[in-house]
Amino acid sequence: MTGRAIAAEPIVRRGVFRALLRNPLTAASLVVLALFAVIAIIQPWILPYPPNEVNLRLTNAAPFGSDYLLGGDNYGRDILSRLIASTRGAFQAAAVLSVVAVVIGTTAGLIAGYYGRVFDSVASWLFSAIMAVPAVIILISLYTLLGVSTTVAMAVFGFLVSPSMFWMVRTLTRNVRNELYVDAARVAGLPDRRIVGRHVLIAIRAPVILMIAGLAGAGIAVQAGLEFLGLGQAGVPSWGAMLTDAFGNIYVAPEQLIWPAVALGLVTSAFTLISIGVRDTLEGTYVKPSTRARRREIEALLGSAAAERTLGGTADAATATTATTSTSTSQPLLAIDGLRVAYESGGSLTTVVDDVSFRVEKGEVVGVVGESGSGKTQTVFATLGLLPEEAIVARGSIRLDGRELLGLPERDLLEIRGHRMAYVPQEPLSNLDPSFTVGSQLVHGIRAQSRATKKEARDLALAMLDRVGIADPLRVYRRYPHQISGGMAQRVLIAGAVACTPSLLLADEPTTALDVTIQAEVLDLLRDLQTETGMGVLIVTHNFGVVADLCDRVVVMRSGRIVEEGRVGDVFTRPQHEYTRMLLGSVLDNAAPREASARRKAAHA
Ligand SMILES: Nc1ncnc2c1ncn2[C@@H]1O[C@H](COP(=O)(O)OP(=O)(O)OP(=O)(O)O)[C@@H](O)[C@H]1O
Repeated sequence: MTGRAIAAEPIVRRGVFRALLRNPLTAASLVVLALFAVIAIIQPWILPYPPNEVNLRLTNAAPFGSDYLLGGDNYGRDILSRLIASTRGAFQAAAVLSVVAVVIGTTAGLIAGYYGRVFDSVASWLFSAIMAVPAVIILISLYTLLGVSTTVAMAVFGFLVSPSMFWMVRTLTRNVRNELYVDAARVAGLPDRRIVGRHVLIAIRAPVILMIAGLAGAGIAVQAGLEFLGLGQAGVPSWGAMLTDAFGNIYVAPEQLIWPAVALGLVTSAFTLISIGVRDTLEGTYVKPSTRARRREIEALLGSAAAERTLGGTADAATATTATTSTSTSQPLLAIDGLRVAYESGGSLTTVVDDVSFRVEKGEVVGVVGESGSGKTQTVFATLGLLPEEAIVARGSIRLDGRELLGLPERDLLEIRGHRMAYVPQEPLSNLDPSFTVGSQLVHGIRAQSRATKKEARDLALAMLDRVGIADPLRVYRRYPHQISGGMAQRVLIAGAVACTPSLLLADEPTTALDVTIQAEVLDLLRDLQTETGMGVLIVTHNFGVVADLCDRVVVMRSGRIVEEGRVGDVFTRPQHEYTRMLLGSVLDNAAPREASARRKAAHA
């Protein structure tokens, strides 16, 4: 089965509702909410007794032992009937509050965030003023002084809490407004109405939904709280008023507290869980299931060996299943055998790395080339043990100096990463933390990998900055990432990667984000460092020029599989696969493949 054969459907297209049903918690919450919503609608027809009807004979009657199924309250009214009759009021409160807050807050937030200018200033000022108003005190005054209905009170409360929605939507919209695809939509001539509806609103919908559900739950809780304080409408049953009655009766019939509390707890937590589920589904967030559930899932998809490997089972198991695929007699630095990485979505699998096997010998530079999405980065991340949690390492083995890496606990991987193998990423500036100086990040990395004191780590960091060709190491050491150029940032990352003399360096398109002249300098630097230290290098690139310049051997990947592998000279002069020929045909310059140096040959020996 290949990635092409198993086309996984995106979760959003399958529908949010189906995704919610797959998660037991959100499915249960949906059932609870649906049940209460149905009860709210049909309650006039299913009430066993009128909710305010008094039967003194059944005052404080015990549950399940009289005409009243859940017992009678201290006035002799049927608790079940009052519980059912309160449902409509609770849902009304939730709906009114969230609709008012969403309509006011979202509309104003979208306009202020998208257009800015005067509307933004005025709206920000107004919503700040509304925020300063003590909402609960206003509500209490409305009830006591004006005797308004719960619906009006909730509408006022919705208005008073709308600033929280306004600020969130405004901030999110301002961020999205600056995205390149929004600029592109403007350039394409789309009217603002369409841009806001199609691009902005879609991008910010997940947190908005989360807040709506939060508001709905808050509406129910606030209404119950006010009723609990005795501020509700007399004669209209509510869960809050039931709690007040039960509280006054706590020494006589404490069980009367249970029913309204359970109803309130169930509905408010169902709103919260569903909103989290919707957010996760819309954003494609991976919700980590328990290890046992994940094991069952993977076993169902692939069988038990993959579950062992993915969830950190014994490394021996992984080695045993794949040892037979190893053909090399000497111990290579890195040996990847039959690696298969897949992602599950909705019960189907997408294989992104399929049966990948290759070696990196000590002191050797191996390039992995291929089009975008061919699985290069996934192979590197599998080696580093940095695949996302949802990834399934379905089969295979990755050994560093003979030690199996797949299935190693994170503690052991931490000792290997940075120390035995290091990584140089593609986007230098996004891989440096903007909150810390270059120096403190280097020192932190060095100290995590060695027993160096702070001073030793500082000296080593400065020496490494000097070694990677930074003219004024101390100045760069003290700078923040935004104060240095992309090329300098890549040098800093290379300095950090090689500081602890790893035996294997994994570089994922280390020059792609840099301009052409800097690319050449960074490649020179990598070549020099490799020659000096004798480390093995696995370099991912789109560019056959980089391969010609730097590598001894090349692995060509397409759609998750290796289509060709060989010494650079051979692949350049006699490419076997049509796809390799096509890639070579797209190389603009005529860079000659590098001949292996005598030193490298010595290192192999
Ligand atoms: N978390 C994920 N869930 C599902 N699929 C993923 C995930 N991460 C990566 N993929 C898929 O794995 C495939 C291989 O991705 P990979 O990043 O390895 O490609 P690549 O060859 O490095 O491409 P590029 O050169 O563009 O970085 C892609 O089709 C990608 O969509």
